[in-house]
Amino acid sequence: MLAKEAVIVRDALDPSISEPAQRVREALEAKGLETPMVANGLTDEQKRKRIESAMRDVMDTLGLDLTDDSLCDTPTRIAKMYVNEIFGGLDYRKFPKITAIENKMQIDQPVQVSDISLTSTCEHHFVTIDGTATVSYIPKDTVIGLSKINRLVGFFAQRPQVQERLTQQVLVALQTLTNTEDVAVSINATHYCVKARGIRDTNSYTKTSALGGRFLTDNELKREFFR
Ligand SMILES: Nc1nc2c(ncn2[C@@H]2O[C@H](COP(=O)(O)OP(=O)(O)OP(=O)(O)O)[C@@H](O)[C@H]2O)c(=O)[nH]1
Ligand SMILES: [Zn+2]
Repeated sequence: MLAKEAVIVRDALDPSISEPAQRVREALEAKGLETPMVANGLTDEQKRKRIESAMRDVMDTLGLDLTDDSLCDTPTRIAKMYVNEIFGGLDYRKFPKITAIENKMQIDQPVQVSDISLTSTCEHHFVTIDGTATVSYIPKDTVIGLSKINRLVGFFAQRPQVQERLTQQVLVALQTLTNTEDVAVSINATHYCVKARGIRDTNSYTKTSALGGRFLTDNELKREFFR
């Protein structure tokens, strides 16, 4: 078996990946925070075809009638949903367009976006993670468009995830894009692999956070963020 490094095909020179997306990917790789991925060279259309066929197998194996008019299109729907929607964040060509402006206003206080809706997918069971994210940063030389923070959370949420990695990925992405370490991210989420199966706990939820720069060292800032 080949070493993992040997089978990773880098598409570093792919011109369809924007420069900010490229920088974020490199930062995540450098920190060992990138989602484990192997570039297989498949187009989206080829991915949908393969997933559709695999889902047909799954449903057939479960004994479902694929000629039923309610079930017959499910493999196609799942293939579209995986590639175009809930796992679209595996493809850096879909990285959000980031609008940043020079910090002429000299803002030096935290800019916080609270309660960003977040749905993701647990990478252990492929079921839903449902929660909210709060993101704060202290601008240095650039100010980023507010909605771009929601979009960044959305991009990384649209991957098979563990909550801890998702939290860190948003932190590093925002640090890279705003050129400052002073970023804080927290996520509260319900995992349907805990709620709807397994232990079937319908009450518990999971809190994670990732702090950088002054959010780590300044207790007042930290307190303010978690309030
Ligand atoms: N740390 C972490 N664990 C997660 C996350 N999402 C799911 N898990 C856990 O992943 C673990 C997988 O454990 P396994 O024992 O391999 O799987 P399982 O037999 O289905 O486990 P149970 O859920 O306990 O039935 C479970 O404890 C899940 O709760 C996450 O975002 N972060
Ligand atoms: Zn799970």
